[in-house]
Amino acid sequence: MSLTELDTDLRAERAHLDASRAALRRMRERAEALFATGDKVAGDAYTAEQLGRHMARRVKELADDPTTPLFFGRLDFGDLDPDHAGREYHVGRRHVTDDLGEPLVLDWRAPVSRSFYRASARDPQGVAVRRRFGFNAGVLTSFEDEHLDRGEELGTASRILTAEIERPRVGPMRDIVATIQPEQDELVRADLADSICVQGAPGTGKTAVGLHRAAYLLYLHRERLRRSGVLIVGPNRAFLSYIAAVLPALGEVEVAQATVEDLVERVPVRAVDDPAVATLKHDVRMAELLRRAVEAHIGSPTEPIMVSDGSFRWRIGLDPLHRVVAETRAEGLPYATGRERIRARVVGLLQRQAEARRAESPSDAWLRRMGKAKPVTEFLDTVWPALTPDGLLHRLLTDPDALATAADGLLTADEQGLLHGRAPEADGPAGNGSRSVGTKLGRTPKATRWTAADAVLIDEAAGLLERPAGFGHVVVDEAQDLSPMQCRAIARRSEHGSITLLGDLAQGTAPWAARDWRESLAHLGKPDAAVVPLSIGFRVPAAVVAFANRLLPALAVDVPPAESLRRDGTLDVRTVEDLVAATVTEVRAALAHDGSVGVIAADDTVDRIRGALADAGVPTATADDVEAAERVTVVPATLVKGLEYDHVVVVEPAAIVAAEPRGLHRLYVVLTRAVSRLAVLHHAPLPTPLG
Ligand SMILES: Nc1ncnc2c1ncn2[C@@H]1O[C@H](COP(=O)(O)OP(=O)(O)OP(=O)(O)O)[C@@H](O)[C@H]1O
Repeated sequence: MSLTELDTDLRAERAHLDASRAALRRMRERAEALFATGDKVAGDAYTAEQLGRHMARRVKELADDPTTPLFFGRLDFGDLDPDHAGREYHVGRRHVTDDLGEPLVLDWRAPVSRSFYRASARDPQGVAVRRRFGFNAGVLTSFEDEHLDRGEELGTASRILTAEIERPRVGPMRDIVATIQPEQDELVRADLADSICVQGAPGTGKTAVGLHRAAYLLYLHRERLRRSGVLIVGPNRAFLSYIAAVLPALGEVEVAQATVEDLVERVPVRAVDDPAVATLKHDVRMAELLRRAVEAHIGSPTEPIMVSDGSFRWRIGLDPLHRVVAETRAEGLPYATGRERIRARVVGLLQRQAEARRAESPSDAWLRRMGKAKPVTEFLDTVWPALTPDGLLHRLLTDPDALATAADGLLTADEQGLLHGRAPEADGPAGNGSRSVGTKLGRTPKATRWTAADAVLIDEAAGLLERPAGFGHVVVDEAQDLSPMQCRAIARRSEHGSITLLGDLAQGTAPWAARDWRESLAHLGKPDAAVVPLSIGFRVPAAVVAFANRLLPALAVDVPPAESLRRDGTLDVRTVEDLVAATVTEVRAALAHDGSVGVIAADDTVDRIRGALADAGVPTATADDVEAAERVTVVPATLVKGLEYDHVVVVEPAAIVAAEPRGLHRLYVVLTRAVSRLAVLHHAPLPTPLG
């Protein structure tokens, strides 16, 4: 293409962008006008509210961000394509149509857009030319053509892709719609019915894939998923705020985001377990323990029920009562539903007697009265007493006999002791029955100070009593850190839906971290989900990957190593005398470059580093404040999972490793946060695999 042709083409594309922006503005104005008149046209208050909500969402969905391109690619179909012969389509973040309804921009999720991501010289899918656009601050600056019909294909050598990957990062995570890679696209466009597990090394785009899959599924199954909901589960608040802007930028404003702790928050968490106790409470055997504990409450009828009803007296004998309990038990319903089923069956038996005697059907009020009659509730309280989730756990933790019965053959005596706050004998002075850490048991569940692991158990108990409402699709990020009991909490919320599980076994830092995805998937209730690897790294430069990979053999996990797309970037590992002073100097030097700076240190040194930077006149932000004006963030090592910074300064790796049992895994996470430059400052010797 000659320079003038290029220029003409660029001008035409800019004109198309202007026309598309103007059309989007008109679409939004129409939606706003409808929103304003919605309550006048709607027949009743309910319809008005529904319509209002729909329109408000539509207006939000049509928002135009002038700094992000409305389209990023174009597909020119060849003359022989049966469906799109000779047509060209611009591919962008959402559909934009002109006043006649003709498409100006196609949503990236539309079926034809798929070829933008998947067509290749070998399989052009009818596409003659694929064009990618380069943008700078919302202005279209360049384009790049691949004549697939002539066998031309750039793949990862694309200049525009490289620029996008190497772009300095600032603020929250951005979408990757313009540059989704074929192996990622396959996962993004997987069917709603398919649960998948993605194992990928740091920076291979797992989070990006999960979020784009959510957006894709919402596009394809809008009504269904709007009713059931889509949930994103992430490891902590800092992570959730980091990813929070991605889906709204793709026009999806109604996706719930939560940590697992949020999901199971039925009781306030006000105490901390000893790691050994927490590990036991997260063990899958606790599910069976709780199931048995619930079942132990089901009793046998011991006497007939006699109910006085005006001049009548009804009697239900022991035999039918036994049958009622046995039948209900056999149905395997959640416990609370079972209790109501028993009540309904008993009332049914009373009703039959009443009908036989009076030759007419009793009223609903009569049925309700019988359901609440004292002899009926007393019977229920004997054979199927009402339970609360926290009450159930409280009893197990306060009553050694109840625990021993439920734990028979399941937990050892030492383990039962641990749950009661007694360390095993061999542990010396702590084994005197005193409880220095852990659940602070009060006389009642309300007066008890529960731990995070207790909250998971209480949620499990709640799930035995009543089924929670589930989501249509759940995306779980950093899933390697989920305990079996946490997996079950998610399983209860996705029983009738599908899941996307994202993680990296090498980054597992929790004591119960997964070692095999099959096990996690079984706990999640999706044992047959495919485990798919992602292997191309988009974040971490090759030199940094090579350094971090030295840790892999020591991490005892079987994962495919990543191959970095990034040949740029630097690694600087230095012994320093004064860690804090060296950190300040390093941060100052980093600020000479574009992009974000992340200082990562063992949790207990973070305050000191923040203070030193403040004294040196360098303002810093905290990890959960992604919109902060400060370019420097000081992050405790335990909070940095899933985040990334252009320039990362890692302070004293040995201290990060020493801080926790899976410290080497933590260090692997820490070393893989850098987008462009990694500086490792150490005073103590580097941990063995790195030294
Ligand atoms: N196809 C792509 N095009 C451009 N950038 C991409 C692409 N895929 C991923 N990235 C970028 O690479 C970085 C890493 O992606 P992401 O955070 O999703 O990786 P991850 O596998 O979840 O990493 P971690 O295991 O460290 O959490 C992000 O900045 C993301 O935007």
